[in-house]
Amino acid sequence: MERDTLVSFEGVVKRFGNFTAVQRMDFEIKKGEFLAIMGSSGCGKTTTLRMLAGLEAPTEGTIRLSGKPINHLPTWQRDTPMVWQSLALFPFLNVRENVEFALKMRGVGKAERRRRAEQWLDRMQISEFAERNIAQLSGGQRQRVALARSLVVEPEILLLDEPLSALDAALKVRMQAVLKTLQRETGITFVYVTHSQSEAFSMADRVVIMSRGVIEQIGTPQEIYRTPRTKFVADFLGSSNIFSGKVASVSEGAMEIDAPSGRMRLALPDTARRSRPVPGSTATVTVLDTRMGLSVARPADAVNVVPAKVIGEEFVGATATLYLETDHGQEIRVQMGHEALENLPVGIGQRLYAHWSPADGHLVAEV
Ligand SMILES: Nc1ncnc2c1ncn2[C@@H]1O[C@H](COP(=O)(O)OP(=O)(O)OP(=O)(O)O)[C@@H](O)[C@H]1O
Repeated sequence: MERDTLVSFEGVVKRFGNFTAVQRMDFEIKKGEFLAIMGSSGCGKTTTLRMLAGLEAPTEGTIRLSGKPINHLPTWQRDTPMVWQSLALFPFLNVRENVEFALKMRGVGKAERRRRAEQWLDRMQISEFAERNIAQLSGGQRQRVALARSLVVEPEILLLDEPLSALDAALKVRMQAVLKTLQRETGITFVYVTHSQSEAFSMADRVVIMSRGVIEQIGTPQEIYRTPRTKFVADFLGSSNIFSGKVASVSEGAMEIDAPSGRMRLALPDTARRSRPVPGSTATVTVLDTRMGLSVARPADAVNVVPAKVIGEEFVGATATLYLETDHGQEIRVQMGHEALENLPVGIGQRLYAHWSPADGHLVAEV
């Protein structure tokens, strides 16, 4: 275990009857980091968080907090408060009383409770609602109360389960900024469960991508975005073109694969030089849609070129996304700025060549 590790999952498995919700998880959470756990519905995110909170016990393995096993430590003896989407604020207490609650439970005196609660109400910009009932607050205000209530005890770690999912889009973005700033300023470790890529990638220092109870990849948002470890991750993020097929031949700098869209000659990315794909195995190369080029004439190089025709376009702000399709039905997506589009005929049905530089192809480790 490294020195800056706060939490470690060691071979953790969680079964409900015959169903395995979490399969052998091994990972560490560093002190002071903002870690997001992301994945589609039912992949085991909440179960992982609940095990950390002490609301579920692992079936196998060990969870350690600051080096000590906490598998069987009851929730109330852990320093791991949790914030949910439903918030679980007490409706019979006003805002200040909600924030003071955990301090009261810990036997903090009245004056000190009040002082610390005021500090957090002020920090979360909800002082003016201190006397209000919870029912009289907006969704965003409740969210701030829930955060103040959890943070007032200055925990070492805060667990958040889809805390923003009930808010509207604009408020979500505002609260993301609030959360990120809070985390930086307090240095408290945040573990944040979400199915939203934009939330995970905009706030987290590292992201865990889960699928069916298994960790597919852990890394910084940039690492995951640029170098997805598995085809699942590339697919899930949706920002890469994926070329996958059986390897027909491998030479010094290139390989030929038989993809559903026909035989393709792809440059071997640098990362593949050491462990080359083997003929007969399946290989997958991903290329970010922002790194794809388009041209009317076939580029001189015979590698990384895919003829396709335009089937649609989409404009969002200064960016255009072009959708193309090969004769065999493989979809290709290219994102570019408006200037790059100016000299390119992109009417529906237009035939173009999609291409990319060898440095922009990424060979995924697992298919
Ligand atoms: N108490 C339980 N009993 C039986 N099965 C459960 C229980 N809790 C969770 N599961 C199952 O375990 C799997 C993982 O659930 P979990 O809530 O961790 O998923 P999730 O990734 O958080 O999904 P969502 O985004 O929908 O909340 C699901 O298939 C769920 O039905």
